[in-house]
Amino acid sequence: MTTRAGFVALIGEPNAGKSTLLNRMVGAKVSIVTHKVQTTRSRIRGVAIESDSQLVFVDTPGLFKPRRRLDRAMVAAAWGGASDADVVVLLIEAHRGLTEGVEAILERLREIGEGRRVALAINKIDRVKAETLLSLSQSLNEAYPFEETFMISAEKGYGVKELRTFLASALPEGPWLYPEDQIADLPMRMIAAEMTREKLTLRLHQELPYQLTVETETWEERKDGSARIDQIVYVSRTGHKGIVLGNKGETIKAVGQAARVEIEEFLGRRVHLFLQVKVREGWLDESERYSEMGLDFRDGDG
Ligand SMILES: Nc1nc2c(ncn2[C@@H]2O[C@H](COP(=O)(O)OP(=O)(O)OP(=O)(O)O)[C@@H](O)[C@H]2O)c(=O)[nH]1
Repeated sequence: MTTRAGFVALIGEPNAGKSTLLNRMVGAKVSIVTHKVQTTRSRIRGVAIESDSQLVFVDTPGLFKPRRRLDRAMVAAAWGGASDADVVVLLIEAHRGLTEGVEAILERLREIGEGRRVALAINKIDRVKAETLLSLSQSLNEAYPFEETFMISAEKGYGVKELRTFLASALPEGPWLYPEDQIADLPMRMIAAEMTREKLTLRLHQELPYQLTVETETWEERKDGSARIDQIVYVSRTGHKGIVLGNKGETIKAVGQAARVEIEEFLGRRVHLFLQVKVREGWLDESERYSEMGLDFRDGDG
């Protein structure tokens, strides 16, 4: 049996539908992992198995929507994801067409596209007429020599199978990058913890720059299909505990709610999230532990 495996980067303007498409493609057989295999610059967001191919999707966070202080570094890292990839898929919104933002992406693609397989996916086709699609496809293909063009609706699932099949065949031959049993729930716990940490830093970044870690302590599947997740927020000093809790626990409550919503969205089911704040000195050693496990959550944080 010939197996194939490799990295796929989904790029596109904010709102193009990258997450929706990723979730669709990653589908049932897959889990999300965040190991740092072979690619030094990008995080892994999901692994999909399609016949004998293993598709490893690399994250391109904040590609064109830089959010934090280190904007440039983040954008560079995101492009790093694209240039580490074996196959790049540019996702365009059908109803918006060839925007300035897309032009800028195409320009960058011309620099990094060489030697890589680049496909075009025109998304949200449910929002436009067939004629519009054809002329858009034509002008995009004149602007860049895409190997293939797919007309899809990530939300409704149209054309997604064809895209997946193409990706599976476009990856280089080789052994799978992840043994199947490694794509287990441990990374899920890590991701859930990272989501909480992100909400915390978004809220507190002025006061507590990166001095906290979050760990998922327990993850319990409930009979009603929901999950109970208990996490601990570790801070390095007693004084920080109060900041994380906020006045009457307001801050931690808001963070917990925001994180829960995101985790639910990610898992596609209900979640009961419980957060506790504890003081633990030497948190840096802990984040080293993450790196040891092949996780690097500090990307873009400086
Ligand atoms: N009508 C329609 N809407 C879609 C389709 N795919 C995605 N959307 C919607 O487009 C919006 C953006 O989708 P996301 O998947 O969050 O886009 P993204 O590219 O990950 O966005 P960023 O995280 O901002 O980079 C959401 O409201 C989706 O529901 C589609 O095929 N048709």
